[in-house]
Amino acid sequence: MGDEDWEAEIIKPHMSSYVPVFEKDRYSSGANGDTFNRTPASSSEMDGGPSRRDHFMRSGFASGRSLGNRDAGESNKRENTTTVGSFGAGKGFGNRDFSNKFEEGDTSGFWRGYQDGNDSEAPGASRRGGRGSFRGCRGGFGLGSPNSKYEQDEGTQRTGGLFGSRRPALSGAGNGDTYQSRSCSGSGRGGYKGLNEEVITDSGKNTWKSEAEGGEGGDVQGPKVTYIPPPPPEDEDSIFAHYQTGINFDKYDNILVEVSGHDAPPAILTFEEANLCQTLNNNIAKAGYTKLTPVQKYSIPIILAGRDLMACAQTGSGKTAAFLLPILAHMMRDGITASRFKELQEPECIIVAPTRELINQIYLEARKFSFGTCVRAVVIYGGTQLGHSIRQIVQGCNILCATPGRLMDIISKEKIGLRQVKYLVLDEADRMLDMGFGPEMKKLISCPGMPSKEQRQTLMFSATFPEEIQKLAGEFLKSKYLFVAVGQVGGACRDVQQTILQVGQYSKREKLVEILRNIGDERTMVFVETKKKADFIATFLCQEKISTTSIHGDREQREREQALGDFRCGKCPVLVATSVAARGLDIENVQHVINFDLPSAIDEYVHRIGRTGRCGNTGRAVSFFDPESDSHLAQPLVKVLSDAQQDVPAWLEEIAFSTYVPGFSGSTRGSVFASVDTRKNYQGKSTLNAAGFSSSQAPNPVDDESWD
Ligand SMILES: Nc1ncnc2c1ncn2[C@@H]1O[C@H](COP(=O)(O)OP(=O)(O)OP(=O)(O)O)[C@@H](O)[C@H]1O
Repeated sequence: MGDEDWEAEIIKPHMSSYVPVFEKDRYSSGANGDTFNRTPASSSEMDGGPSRRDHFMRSGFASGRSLGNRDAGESNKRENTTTVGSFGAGKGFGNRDFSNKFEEGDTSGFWRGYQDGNDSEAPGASRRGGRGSFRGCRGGFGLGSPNSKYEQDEGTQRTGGLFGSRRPALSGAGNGDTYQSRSCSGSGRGGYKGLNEEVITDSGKNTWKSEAEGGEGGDVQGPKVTYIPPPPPEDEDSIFAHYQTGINFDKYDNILVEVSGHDAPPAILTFEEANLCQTLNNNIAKAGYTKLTPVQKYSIPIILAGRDLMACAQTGSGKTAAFLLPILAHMMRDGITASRFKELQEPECIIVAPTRELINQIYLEARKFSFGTCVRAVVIYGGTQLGHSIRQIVQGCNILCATPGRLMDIISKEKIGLRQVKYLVLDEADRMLDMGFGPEMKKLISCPGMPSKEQRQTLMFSATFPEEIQKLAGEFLKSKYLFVAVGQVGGACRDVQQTILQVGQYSKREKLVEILRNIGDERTMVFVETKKKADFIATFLCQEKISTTSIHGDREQREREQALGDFRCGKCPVLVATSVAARGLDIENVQHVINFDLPSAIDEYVHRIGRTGRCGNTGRAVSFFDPESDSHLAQPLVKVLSDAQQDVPAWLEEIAFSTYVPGFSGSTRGSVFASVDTRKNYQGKSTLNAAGFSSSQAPNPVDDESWD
């Protein structure tokens, strides 16, 4: 069967009418008490005792046997739920038929075709490349016209044209509830769309008129982007809703922290020491924060002291509050002009992040911590109606949370002035500075009105900071910036139990289904490499009666948000995602991450598995390693696993050894995991544990740099 036939199959709206019966007990038993954060001293476990991997095997996770209960599972308990927002309601596939066709597809080379991924969302060079098929014209949603003067903006806000367009006419009413994101072929999309959606460059030239956001140029044709995201919650309970810290939260204190740069202020140990205003303290308490995480202990005083900062700390360890709280404290202290309607708003703080969902999450955090103050946070991102963004801004804007493309659109429309910017925050900073977003960030800092780096405070946060990105960051930061490294820069969160399984390309789906059935309805993110494959696997899982939704860059923003909402609330316990969901997303109760495809770069792996095991909670990550395609990752994977004190399979070590690259020190795209600040010329450097005490066990950078 050729590709087109497969497309024809996939575009049919698929109904997941049944919820599968899961085998919860086989996987979840005994998991919670397990402490993943073990030191090498517990080598008895590694040497002779039951290894974590053994535990996985015993629990059925990694077993080679077939699905014993599969039939029973399918015939039992069928609940009539649909995966709204993903696969929608309507007609179903003829199940067996469909399944068989997928099998044929495998052998006919279709499956392999997915690997080539001209729709890849993988980072690095592989993100680039032409995009041709599967772009059709969009049906349009007809939400009605915006009722303000900004309607005019929408008249020229289009998707398509230069970049092609995203949706097939057969979307009809386009209610976002049908799973049709890869439908009829249409105009090709020539430009590069960055991994995380927001930036389009056309033949290497950057442009703000991204497809995702709707270019405003009169020459750009295509349907309007009319999506208006739902307003954020207003009630206090929802604003302050949070999940509990986990059993390993207190163990954060044992992580070594290294601060480098001149005259670093001392860490604080408690929120009280930060001396924040009463309203902020109230909000912190309402958010359920009683104790600082290490990155907060160090970053808050540094930011309060007005210093520039590059901070690197493990996934899920509270970096967002680490920058929001001191910025808000400064704003409260300095007094800001209360928000009021103005055509040109001049925010004091701009926060940028690589994905729409992440920036929205940061906005909700900013809104939470600024509750009851006169600070107004606004969020703008692509895939939504431009007029809506403008309407949000003109009502007042002190903190602007934005994705890069939409930010530049708004600046070019002179709705945002930069003269008052005192704080510029790059979350997921390594991503914001890499070749996808770096040029846009450079343009941002050279925009008219943007205070020079000497006049603003620039803050960068991430869990990974490759060396070459640290060097680029120098352009944005004052030369005397401080660098905080909590634990190993680029290291994986130790609360995530990592398992690597050797699975060939053609066995992956079977293995996935086996694992998901064992997992039961615990929340699981399944990462795949391409958007096409995300659709394919999500459809396949629904067809297997596993309630699944998906998120990737070819889905409408409305659909993306719906998918995330369905996953968050547990309606769809499985979310198939591309790397667009790899960074930053903080979703309660994600217990598992499955790398159906490994990413091409190890830092992406670290971010992906960091969607679980957050804030002291434990989580599990299983990765399918296909020696055919993933051998280049063996070496960095072995390093990440051993740094996080995880079991390293012997076969992986063998592959790493056989693909040994002299001089390798941690990454796959020429970058290296810096163990510390890569500046050569700073003087002050202290290594402390997160409780703020000097440690004689400073990690030796040489160890990391001489991994070979
Ligand atoms: N001091 C604290 N006490 C309790 N919970 C906290 C604290 N700090 C942060 N959290 C919570 O921990 C979770 C993870 O925080 P956050 O999303 O900021 O992590 P992160 O370090 O930015 O992760 P990532 O690297 O994945 O972006 C959030 O739910 C946040 O509300």
